[in-house]
Amino acid sequence: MTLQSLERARTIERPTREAQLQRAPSVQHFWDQNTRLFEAAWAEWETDTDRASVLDESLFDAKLRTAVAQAWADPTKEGAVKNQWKEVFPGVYETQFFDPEKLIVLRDYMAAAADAEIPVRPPYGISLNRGGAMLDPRSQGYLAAPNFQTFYRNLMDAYMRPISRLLFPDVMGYDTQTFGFSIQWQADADTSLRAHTDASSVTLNLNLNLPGEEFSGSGVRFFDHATRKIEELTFAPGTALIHHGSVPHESMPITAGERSNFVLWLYGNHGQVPAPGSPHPVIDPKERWSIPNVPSDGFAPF
Ligand SMILES: O=C(O)CCC(=O)C(=O)O
Ligand SMILES: [Fe+2]
Repeated sequence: MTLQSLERARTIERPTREAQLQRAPSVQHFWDQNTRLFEAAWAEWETDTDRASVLDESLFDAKLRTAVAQAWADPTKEGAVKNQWKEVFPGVYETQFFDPEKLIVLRDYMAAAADAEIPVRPPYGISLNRGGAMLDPRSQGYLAAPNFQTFYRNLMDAYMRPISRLLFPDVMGYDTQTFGFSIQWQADADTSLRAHTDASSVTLNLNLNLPGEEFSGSGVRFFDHATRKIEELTFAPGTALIHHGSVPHESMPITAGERSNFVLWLYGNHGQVPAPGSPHPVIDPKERWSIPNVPSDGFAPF
């Protein structure tokens, strides 16, 4: 009798962290060989654990959700979505994105997924992060649970892309491809990330901390080329920051507690991003509130 996928995925021999960090060919091979097995395992895990429909739009802040739904129904109403974002640093906008009281549902789901013992690939590209996972299907070892994928796709297509186009009109056309990962900063594990830019057109950084789940340090410091201004921004539970990938930023050391975030990217086919300072095209709201009919190009920046 053949073992079920979940059982096989759980018992398969995994590459070491060292081999993963070195991007050893054997590691590429491991993920490539087992993509179908792990996808089947995630599907099995979700049915077994009755997690088929816990993640839905009720996780989003009610005001944002209502405004987004109205903009989809009538794109000329998109101003209400824009008004919910505040520019907190040149080119960096903030809003309450998730309902802090509902976040427990997503955190429980992510914790259960981490306990599923199905191999997932951590984001070792820029953040070398132990607690994190790749979220987009283009990434090897991604979190392939079907319910999570439906939630993620909706977050990217219904929320992130039109919001990005609204706040940063120059990204239009450089936003067909999605990418994402989760990160966890912990005082005694991965604590910080040196200054960098993201290879994205736009980055949406969503905080998943629960009310009362406090941490010290761990602000994100932003650098503005034009004014030479530097400022450290901090996350409250369920808040989001959105910015061009080209805005330099740095994760400051966490000194106590934990911080969990989703980091989501949009970019164009084959990683194209808008040229800095490129003119802002005038876009019909109807165009903004649409989903490009472009397949994934499979390219993953890391
Ligand atoms: O610490 C953060 O939330 C930012 C992380 C970040 O910039 C990245 O992963 O590219
Ligand atoms: Fe970044």
